[in-house]
Amino acid sequence: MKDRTASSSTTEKEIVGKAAANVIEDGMVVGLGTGSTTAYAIKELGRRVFEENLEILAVPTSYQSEMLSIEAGIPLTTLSQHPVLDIAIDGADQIDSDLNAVKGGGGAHTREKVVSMSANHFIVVVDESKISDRLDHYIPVEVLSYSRNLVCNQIKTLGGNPTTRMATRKDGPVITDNGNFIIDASFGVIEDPLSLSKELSGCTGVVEHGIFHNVSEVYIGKKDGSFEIIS
Ligand SMILES: O=C[C@H](O)[C@H](O)[C@H](O)COP(=O)(O)O
Repeated sequence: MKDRTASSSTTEKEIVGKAAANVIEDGMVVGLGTGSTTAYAIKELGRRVFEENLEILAVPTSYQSEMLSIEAGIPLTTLSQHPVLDIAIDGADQIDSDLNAVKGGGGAHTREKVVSMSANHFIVVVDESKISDRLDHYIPVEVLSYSRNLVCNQIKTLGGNPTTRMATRKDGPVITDNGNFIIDASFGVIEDPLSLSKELSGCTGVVEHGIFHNVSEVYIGKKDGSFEIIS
């Protein structure tokens, strides 16, 4: 599993991934996020399915989480079959004290937003490095490839600095699981995440951006091996 953040945070990620997986009960339909932290939750859920006969169904948010879930032996379903989920578990790139989150460092935020908005409860699992008083992380914005320049201009009008995300092991841009481009937009310190969220949603050509306002609880993994829950 590729970890896009410091390897020193692996233990913290594992702690919260496992903790969130242990909240899941028999009969639940669960949304499974994307990234290195959620991967630990998926692995733990697979262990519980196998060793504890835990009976769940899961909706993955990306090809990555689908592949990991299949590998872990977790039965999958779709939002068409189960439009309302009990719980969604996912990571984040940054989260502030009001539980506004930035997601999409792995390009999966569009499906992650759909899945988490379909859930009655949304648990975010992070290590301490993701916590910040205010959001200043770049905002991933998934766009129709056709609209790339138009969206970049709209982001500039909003005071942002847009960069098209490029692939690392392929020439050219990253193509999302939905077949679109990603523009990473830096805004410095974001004074009003809700306003920016609305403005980005209003840009023509934007599919979805990575600011989330629907977090129920955050599990924060600590370096000393403990974790804290904030809600
Ligand atoms: O697109 C990716 C997702 O939003 C991830 O949940 C987010 O980037 C956090 O990933 P990680 O747990 O690997 O830091």
